[in-house]
Amino acid sequence: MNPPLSVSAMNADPAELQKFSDLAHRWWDPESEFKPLHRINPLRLDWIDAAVGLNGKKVVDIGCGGGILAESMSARGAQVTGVDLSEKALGVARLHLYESGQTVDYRLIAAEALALEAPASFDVVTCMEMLEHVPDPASTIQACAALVKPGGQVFFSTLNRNLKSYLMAVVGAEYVLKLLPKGTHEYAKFIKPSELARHVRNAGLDVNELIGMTYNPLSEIYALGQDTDVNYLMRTTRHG
Ligand SMILES: C[S@@+](CC[C@H](N)C(=O)[O-])C[C@H]1O[C@@H](n2cnc3c(N)ncnc32)[C@H](O)[C@@H]1O
Repeated sequence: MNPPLSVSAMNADPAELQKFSDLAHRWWDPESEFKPLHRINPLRLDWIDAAVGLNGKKVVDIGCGGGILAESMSARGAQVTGVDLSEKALGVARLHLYESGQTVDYRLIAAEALALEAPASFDVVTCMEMLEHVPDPASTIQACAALVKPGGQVFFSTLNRNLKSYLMAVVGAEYVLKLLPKGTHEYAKFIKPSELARHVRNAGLDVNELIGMTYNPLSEIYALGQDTDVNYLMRTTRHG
């Protein structure tokens, strides 16, 4: 039998996983470092639900962390699997199910390994705020494409790479507003929509929709719209 792969041999950055593991106990505190994820969740959840109709769908959430999106999709009637490589985040996610009463199958497995184990077996794949934390996003995108059934939809969200996103997502969010801990984001790992679209097409997915997400620091309101300069989301479909 082959020995299990070490995290560094997988498409994963141990320092990134450690960052999320160190904070994991605060995942469900809506005023913690995870406040932005709590605040954006209703927006992305409604957007995904409107596109696929989550009720009754088999969904896998790649890089699910403490389960904010995964649980909310379960609450909309989806049968959800959540995948992450941070054991601590998954521990917190599993514990939170006792509080919420939702059902999510949380698994410590790389997206690429799950794609080999269960190809074309999900109606919907979500991979949100995760690609900017992995060494090889194209490999994760390939895995997401392999996991979804033909005709099924894959949703991504990540950070654009330009001066404005550097100023807003790194300087503004981490240093000025202190919404996120310093070092949460590495500018070089940000992904332009054109780059994500290229990876998506190379993986056999069609781009259906690209939308932006903005944050107004004065009103503290997040909104979906046309401005993709900083945060954005992409909806894609696997060729039928
Ligand atoms: C910013 S959090 C986003 C969590 C969740 N997707 C959300 O949007 O609410 C990034 C997550 O990606 C996970 N992650 C980082 N590298 C990963 C990898 N190679 N495989 C799986 N998960 C990974 C981290 O452990 C963390 O839980």
